[in-house]
Amino acid sequence: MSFEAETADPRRVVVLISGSGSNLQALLDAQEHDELGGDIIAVISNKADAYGLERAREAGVIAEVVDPARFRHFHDERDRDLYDAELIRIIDHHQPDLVVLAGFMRILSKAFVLRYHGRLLNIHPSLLPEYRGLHTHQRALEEGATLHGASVHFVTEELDGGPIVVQAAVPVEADDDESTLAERVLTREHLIYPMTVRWFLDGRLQLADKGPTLDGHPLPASGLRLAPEDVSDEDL
Ligand SMILES: Nc1nc2c(c(=O)[nH]1)N[C@@H](CN(C=O)c1ccc(C(=O)N[C@@H](CCC(=O)O)C(=O)O)cc1)CN2
Ligand SMILES: NCC(=O)N[C@@H]1O[C@H](COP(=O)([O-])[O-])[C@@H](O)[C@H]1O
Repeated sequence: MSFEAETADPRRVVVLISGSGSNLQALLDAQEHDELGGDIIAVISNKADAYGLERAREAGVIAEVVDPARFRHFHDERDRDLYDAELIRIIDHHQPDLVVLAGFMRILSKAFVLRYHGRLLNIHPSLLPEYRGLHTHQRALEEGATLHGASVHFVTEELDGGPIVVQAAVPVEADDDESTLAERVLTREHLIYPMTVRWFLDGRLQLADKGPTLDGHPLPASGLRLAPEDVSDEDL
């Protein structure tokens, strides 16, 4: 590693959460083992009771809440824009190189996604473009899906429609319920998200005009696909 690389300031990450924060924990654990490629500077939640805030505090990371109730007037889109403007103000205070959505359950405004274009990632619990939106495991079970999984993508205004970077597939077992399927998907999320964040912070992953590139090579439209056999439960 060059002198500059060794002395360069670590890349800065802000993570947005709404709930448990298990993906945040996977990122914190990667950082702890010097495997993230940067530092999580702050964790911001729209929910004051998000357990992920406790995970952040335990790790000595700034934990902040931006409560939507402060911006609830009478016009949904205006409220959303006002909320996102405050979110931007707080995020920018931390001067992030990357903003990571980790179980963040709010649809972001056009202004927000444009401001962080190309440095805003999300992990979604389905093999996009299947099952965009909410309740993905329930929908997969109801439709008799035999393959399910998770996707990491750059975030754009189109909900869960941004360019896909990597996907991890898991089999749907005959006796699965929403909980068992969610757990199987989550274990893969905890592997692919730190890996993808590291690629970005190392400068290997970029969002070019024509889509994501890894080491300068364009990725397939559905991203890099990790099949079930690529990551078995025994590996976890
Ligand atoms: N503009 C974008 N915003 C967000 C994206 C995106 O791709 N573009 N990804 C989502 C993450 N997400 C699924 O991965 C998701 C989050 C929230 C919702 C949603 O319907 N939220 C409702 C509120 C739901 C609730 O409070 O329980 C809403 O915001 O009205 C769908 C998908 C993050 N944002
Ligand atoms: N639309 C966003 C979404 O559904 N995200 C999903 O929330 C779950 C809990 O995440 P967490 O344990 O990291 O809080 C995860 O499965 C994540 O993919």
